[in-house]
Amino acid sequence: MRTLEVNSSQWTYNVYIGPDLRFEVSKYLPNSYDKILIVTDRHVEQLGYLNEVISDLQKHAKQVYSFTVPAGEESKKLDVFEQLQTDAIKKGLDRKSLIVALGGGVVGDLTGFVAATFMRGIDYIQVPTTILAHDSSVGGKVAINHSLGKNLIGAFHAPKGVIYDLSTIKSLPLVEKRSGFAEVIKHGLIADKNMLNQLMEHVQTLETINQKILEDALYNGIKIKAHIVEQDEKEKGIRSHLNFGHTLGHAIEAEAGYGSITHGEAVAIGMLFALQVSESHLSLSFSNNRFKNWLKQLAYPLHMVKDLQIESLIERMKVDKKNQSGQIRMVLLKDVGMPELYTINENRLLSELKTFINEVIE
Ligand SMILES: NC(=O)c1ccc[n+]([C@@H]2O[C@H](COP(=O)([O-])OP(=O)(O)OC[C@H]3O[C@@H](n4cnc5c(N)ncnc54)[C@H](O)[C@@H]3O)[C@@H](O)[C@H]2O)c1
Ligand SMILES: O=C(O)C(=O)C[C@@H](O)[C@H](O)[C@H](O)COP(=O)(O)O
Ligand SMILES: [Zn+2]
Repeated sequence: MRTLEVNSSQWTYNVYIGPDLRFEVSKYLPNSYDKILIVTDRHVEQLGYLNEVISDLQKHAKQVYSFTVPAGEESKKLDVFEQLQTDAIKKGLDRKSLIVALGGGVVGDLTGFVAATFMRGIDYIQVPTTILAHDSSVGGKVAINHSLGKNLIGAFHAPKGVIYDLSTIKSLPLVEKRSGFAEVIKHGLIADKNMLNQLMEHVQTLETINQKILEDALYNGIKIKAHIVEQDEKEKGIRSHLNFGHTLGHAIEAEAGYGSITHGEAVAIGMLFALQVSESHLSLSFSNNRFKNWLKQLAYPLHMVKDLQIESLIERMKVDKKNQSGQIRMVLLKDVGMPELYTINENRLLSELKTFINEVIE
């Protein structure tokens, strides 16, 4: 097992990364709790992970409850949030209770936002079960979606701990491996050229990805993320670099309809676009063509963006949280490992997007 420490303005917490940790979550709790509410989704429950965590936590707390939401992005919305708050009130949770987010980024973001707002904020821990959640479980960004845009209703609320059981990711379907791997690639692009090169050289397919390569990449990705959020927890500056690929990515998710493309697949398309804009605006020297072919080989659905309206995507990008004074700001790369937040004129963005959709994506 490997451990990383993350300093937040609220408290310092540990990220534990290793096999079979779901059987011993109670060992890693930072405090004792009388009441614990575990939130998970239907798939994770069906895989048996919920019962395994309940059995362990019952050794620790007098009352252990659970609440299961439907699987998928559709659960990151206001009415599911309200159902959870109602359930927490009815079960008598108080400021000394703990909420556990057992699942992927959807459960993590939703549960974290419930914990951030229930009685003005109570403790929660993340027990991530997806590749993607190596990113979402760290850093305290919690949120639900609005029909007008991704994660528009949320908070910064650090978890009390992250217990990442690497054995759980073995049951992920291919599409979810692909989704999570996009955030791994992102961490390489924004912070670690060597990591990116290793991945491009050794990962030719996600079906049979080498577990050791994947686990090392997840550990490195968490280290990169932790290092950034420790310096800029509330995204006043460099934390925006973690949003590389998300300006177009989030627009695609909202425009296509939440859940019709995975978060990571949309971000992969967004990263390819951001690399194109980086070439034209910051003279980035990087083989976009090789990168694009690698994404195609890994079966990222690049072509899906052709079915979306360019003007609607631009409108979506206008509600991105990075924008200032009505100007769209995108994270670009001067080089691999050298990100920069860049204001981009709407007309130039429109022309870049037309080139991207009509010429770059074949
Ligand atoms: N807060 C952050 O910093 C941050 C960072 C990145 C992404 N996100 C958010 O995370 C969300 C995406 O997270 P996700 O990709 O984990 O999606 P998800 O939580 O919907 O999980 C994907 C699917 O995999 C299933 N699943 C989960 N664990 C499984 C397992 N071990 N085996 C088999 N199936 C399993 C789920 O039931 C779901 O159907 C998006 O909403 C995105 O905006 C947040
Ligand atoms: O942690 C961050 O900061 C990120 O930007 C990580 C992203 O991968 C993640 O998708 C995040 O939820 C996006 O945040 P948002 O502020 O653009 O909604
Ligand atoms: Zn993301």
